[in-house]
Amino acid sequence: MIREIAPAKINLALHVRRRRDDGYHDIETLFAFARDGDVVRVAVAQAEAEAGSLVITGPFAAGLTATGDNLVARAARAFADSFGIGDGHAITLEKHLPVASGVGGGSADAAATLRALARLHAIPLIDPRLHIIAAALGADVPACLLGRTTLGTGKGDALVEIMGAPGTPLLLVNPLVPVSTAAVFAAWDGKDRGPIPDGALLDRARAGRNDLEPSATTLAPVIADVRAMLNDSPGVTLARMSGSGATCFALFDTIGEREAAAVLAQRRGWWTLGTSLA
Ligand SMILES: C[C@](O)(CO)[C@H](O)COP(=O)(O)OP(=O)(O)OC[C@H]1O[C@@H](n2ccc(N)nc2=O)[C@H](O)[C@@H]1O
Ligand SMILES: Nc1ncnc2c1ncn2[C@@H]1O[C@H](COP(=O)(O)OP(=O)(O)OP(=O)(O)O)[C@@H](O)[C@H]1O
Repeated sequence: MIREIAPAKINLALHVRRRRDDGYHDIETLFAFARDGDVVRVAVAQAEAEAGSLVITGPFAAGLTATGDNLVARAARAFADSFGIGDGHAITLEKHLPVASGVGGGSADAAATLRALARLHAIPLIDPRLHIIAAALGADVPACLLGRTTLGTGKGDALVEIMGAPGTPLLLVNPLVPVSTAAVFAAWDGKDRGPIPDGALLDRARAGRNDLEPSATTLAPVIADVRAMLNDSPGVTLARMSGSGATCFALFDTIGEREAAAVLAQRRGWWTLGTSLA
């Protein structure tokens, strides 16, 4: 059995540059990953009835169906087709990340499934077919497959690795309101506000923005409350919405300050994950 963490993805900055003719947007984003997330387990099925099975457990299992359109099942099918390996796997997904929340849960799960299957079949992670499968599954999946701090351009799938800030205390807060990525992009005002400046990662992040925050906040006004709470928390060095929301993240100087902010968020009934940058 192979176990892979599917770490939460955060967009330290996300600049939307242009609406394209194919319905997507050209973006510039600083991808970073948490040390925690969902967990995917893949094994060779021991019985015929187990082959191609997907079982979902964990605190957010109820928000998902273990059917063929789950991103884990789609990743496994695409892997089997591409590598000519039968779909004789039994997969479990432990769902810890809220669904449709801007931390790439489904993308992270799909990417972890590809990494697990590659390890099971001794396929090197640099095999270009894995990147091709990932890009076809979703704009965030290639970044999640790599799982490293990167600058993403194009749809977010053209990646250049950059120096991270591992160990930085990180808090994720989600007000448990799902937000549709397509709806948030569709509500973007179309104004290019310029690129992410150069520099060291956290300086770049602080000088940047999330251009999807205004449209996501219009669709889910509670995002403004989460941001205000995080902005006002002692020890915060950067607070911002991630991806298309509604999850917001904050970076802290110390773990104690992160934990104090988590308690305040939990009192308001919000989901939190206290972790650190990978
Ligand atoms: C918001 C981000 O999470 C930032 O990392 C990503 O850009 C979204 O990545 P994702 O969820 O993997 O996105 P996909 O599943 O490929 O696309 C969902 C929908 O979001 C919109 N979309 C997504 C990515 C992008 N660069 N431009 C877009 O306009 C499209 O309407 C698309 O139909
Ligand atoms: N394994 C999965 N985990 C989460 N969502 C999944 C999964 N498989 C399919 N989905 C579907 O994908 C959609 C997006 O969910 P996801 O949690 O990936 O969004 P997100 O965190 O906003 O992603 P992103 O940050 O990439 O925009 C949901 O509507 C959900 O039903």
